[in-house]
Amino acid sequence: MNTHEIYITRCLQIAKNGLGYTRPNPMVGAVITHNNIIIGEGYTSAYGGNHAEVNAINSVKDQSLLKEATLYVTLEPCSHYGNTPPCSDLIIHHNIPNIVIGCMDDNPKVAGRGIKKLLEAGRQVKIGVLEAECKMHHKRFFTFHNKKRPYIILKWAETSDGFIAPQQRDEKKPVWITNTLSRQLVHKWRAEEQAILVGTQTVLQDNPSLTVRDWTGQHPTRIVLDKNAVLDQSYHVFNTQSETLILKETTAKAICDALYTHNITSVIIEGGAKTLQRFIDENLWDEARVFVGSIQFNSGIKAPRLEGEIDSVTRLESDTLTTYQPLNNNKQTR
Ligand SMILES: NC(=O)C1=CN([C@@H]2O[C@H](COP(=O)(O)OP(=O)(O)OC[C@H]3O[C@@H](n4cnc5c(N)ncnc54)[C@H](OP(=O)(O)O)[C@@H]3O)[C@@H](O)[C@H]2O)C=CC1
Ligand SMILES: Nc1c(N[C@@H]2O[C@H](COP(=O)(O)O)[C@@H](O)[C@H]2O)[nH]c(=O)[nH]c1=O
Ligand SMILES: [Zn+2]
Repeated sequence: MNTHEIYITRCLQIAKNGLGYTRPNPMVGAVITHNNIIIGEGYTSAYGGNHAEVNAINSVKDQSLLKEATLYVTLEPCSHYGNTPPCSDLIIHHNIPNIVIGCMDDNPKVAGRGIKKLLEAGRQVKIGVLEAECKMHHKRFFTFHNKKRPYIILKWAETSDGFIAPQQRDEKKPVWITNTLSRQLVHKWRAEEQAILVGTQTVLQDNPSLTVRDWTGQHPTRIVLDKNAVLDQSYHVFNTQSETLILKETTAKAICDALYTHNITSVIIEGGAKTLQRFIDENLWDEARVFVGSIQFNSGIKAPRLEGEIDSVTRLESDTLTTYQPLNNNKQTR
């Protein structure tokens, strides 16, 4: 790793502190160095707060060093007035001479304009250090702007014989397949995404809360599909713990369009089988996280069928978690 890569890596590391808090804004990380020593660091504050560059600049004790400093940042500094003034103006104002950028911002409000401003002010700008890593880090943001839909994570739990629910149940609550460790991990994931979506039957049969309880963080916006308006307000998804959006759209594409209109940059889809299968069949997903528990149902609702490239396999005590990404070559499938 060269010097630039080391500091961009540090930017990526601290940027992750913003995960789940900055949405729908990207979680940016920034580091300021002087003579190869870090003199300031910052990451994007919770939505409506400071951008990473502002926090990094504010954290520098001896501000006179800024005129000889290098600012590292995962994403191109903004050039527009949003909740805060443009960061590119702030960098210029503080006379920071060198700027190293991980990747460019595809947001049409920025798209190269931040860099242009810096260059016009005579600053040295280097673009594309650990570009692939920075693009991956900002995957929700880039998917939203480039594909005009949220970043989509599919998640379900199936029995070792391939069912997501038993044929019959006595009560309106989930029949648990996975262990408490896996269930806690799911709550962490919920806190990381802007929205969580389930189908009508899942609300009717499970009466889920879809909140973050076994982890700290913000509840995602709950999205429930209810084409025929069969759900009444007594279901847990309509309690006051978090906001809930009801959609009547039926295709995955139409759902994505609606979520885009609502400025939702990422969604975790937690079932049921029909809903998940619709997103799989329309090729509208970015990651799938599938738990296989140790129990068997022998009959019931079959798990979705998915063809994907295996990303990782993790054991969580008695459960196995396999993550997939859409196929782009003919590697392993399930
Ligand atoms: N183990 C696990 O991880 C999970 C298990 N479950 C279990 O799954 C079961 C429910 O799954 P399933 O029966 O497949 O139902 P879903 O929860 O996927 O809901 C499907 C129903 O919603 C309606 N709907 C409206 N819009 C859509 C849409 N865009 N896509 C899909 N359906 C839509 C469908 O109507 P129409 O067909 O008329 O369009 C259908 O009646 C429950 O028993 C629950 O316990 C649920 C979540 C996770
Ligand atoms: N049964 C099952 C899952 N079910 C999912 O979790 C939802 C319940 O959410 P909540 O009410 O907030 O706890 C339920 O409706 C369904 O979407 N998830 C899993 O990780 N493992 C499991 O075994
Ligand atoms: Zn900014």
